[in-house]
Amino acid sequence: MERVVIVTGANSGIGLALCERLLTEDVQLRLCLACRNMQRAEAARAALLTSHADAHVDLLHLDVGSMKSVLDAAQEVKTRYRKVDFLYLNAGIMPNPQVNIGAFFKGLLSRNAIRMFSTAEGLLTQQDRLNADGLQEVFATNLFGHFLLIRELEPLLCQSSHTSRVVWTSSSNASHSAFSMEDIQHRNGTEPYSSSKYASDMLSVALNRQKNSQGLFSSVICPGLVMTNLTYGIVPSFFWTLIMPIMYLIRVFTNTFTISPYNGAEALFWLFLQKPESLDPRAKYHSLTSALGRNYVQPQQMDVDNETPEVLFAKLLELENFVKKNDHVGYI
Ligand SMILES: NC(=O)C1=CN([C@@H]2O[C@H](COP(=O)(O)OP(=O)(O)OC[C@H]3O[C@@H](n4cnc5c(N)ncnc54)[C@H](OP(=O)(O)O)[C@@H]3O)[C@@H](O)[C@H]2O)C=CC1
Ligand SMILES: CC(C)=CCC[C@@H](C)[C@H]1CC[C@H]2C3=C(CC[C@]12C)[C@@]1(C)CCC(=O)[C@@H](C)[C@@H]1CC3
Repeated sequence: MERVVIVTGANSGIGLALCERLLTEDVQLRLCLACRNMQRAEAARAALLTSHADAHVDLLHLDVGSMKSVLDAAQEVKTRYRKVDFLYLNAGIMPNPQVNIGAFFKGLLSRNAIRMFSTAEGLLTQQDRLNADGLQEVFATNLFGHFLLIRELEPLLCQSSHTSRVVWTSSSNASHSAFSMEDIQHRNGTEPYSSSKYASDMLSVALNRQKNSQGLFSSVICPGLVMTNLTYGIVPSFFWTLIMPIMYLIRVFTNTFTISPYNGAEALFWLFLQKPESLDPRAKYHSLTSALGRNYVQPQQMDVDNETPEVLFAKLLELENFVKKNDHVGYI
């Protein structure tokens, strides 16, 4: 039976590179590109079909930042497919990023320089805003929309007859200190991206605890630093081009500069090939590229305790109920 794979944010960057790699591995897949912009989705589909003419590539309209769109898309998935084998939760945003140049140069001269380059800890802030549902946009897009999607697709993901997988594209920028259980949407801080990625790490742990027995397995990856629309939003592309030789030099000290979307998708692709029972539910799987350009995957324990993931899960369920009850715009 053909495997059904859904990828959110599949029209560019790491998501699109993953799709290319999945089709190279198994052209029999039923691959569904879940995107908010159908013109970009069509272009991605056309590009994939150029190299894999016989592939089954479906398109699904999904804006993970809009709760109505998530509910509609989930309904559509349920009418199209009888099961979902892989759900890649890859769509993500980092709006209005600001680099703290002072902290960058200070970090450069410190013993933590390498860590700074792989996590950007203390370097980046963003300006978030409310979406049409009244939720913080970064939280809604990077985390909550994906949570709601999983919840709506549970009948297809949690089947005793077979195992299903969800895979989160998180980040090494996920940080415990940026997240507060009293402010899960990060309304009051300046690091909504770090906060949302840390929340996805915790949610994955909670999902494994609650759903493994029902055949659903969740994993988390970090693609490393990859040149995509997201990073071109942090500093312009000409700047990246200018410092590219330095980037390759930094790769000698940290293998987290994967740079190309193909390399960045390594851990996502690697997980596709693994048996879920062999994976560590508390590990983040990192895409890494050596100075000589060799790609590999390494697990790292996540900075997540035993109790907090369950608390977050309960809060997300509460918010889900609230959103569904108040399906008017701007009520939350
Ligand atoms: N690049 C990097 O260095 C790193 C990236 N990541 C993560 O990787 C993931 C992919 O990002 P990347 O490939 O780098 O960047 P891109 O901007 O190229 O890809 C992001 C994708 O998400 C889609 N997307 C954004 N918002 C929504 C939405 N509301 N609904 C549906 N789709 C949406 C974008 O669609 P559209 O084209 O319409 O904007 C795009 O297809 C993100 O989760 C990001 O946080 C993590 C660590 C490092
Ligand atoms: C101002 C100069 C000379 C250089 C600035 C370099 C930073 C822009 C750069 C250093 C580490 C990078 C980094 C990310 C963004 C760009 C940097 C801050 C990420 C935060 C991108 C998104 C992610 O999710 C992380 C894994 C990246 C970590 C490293």
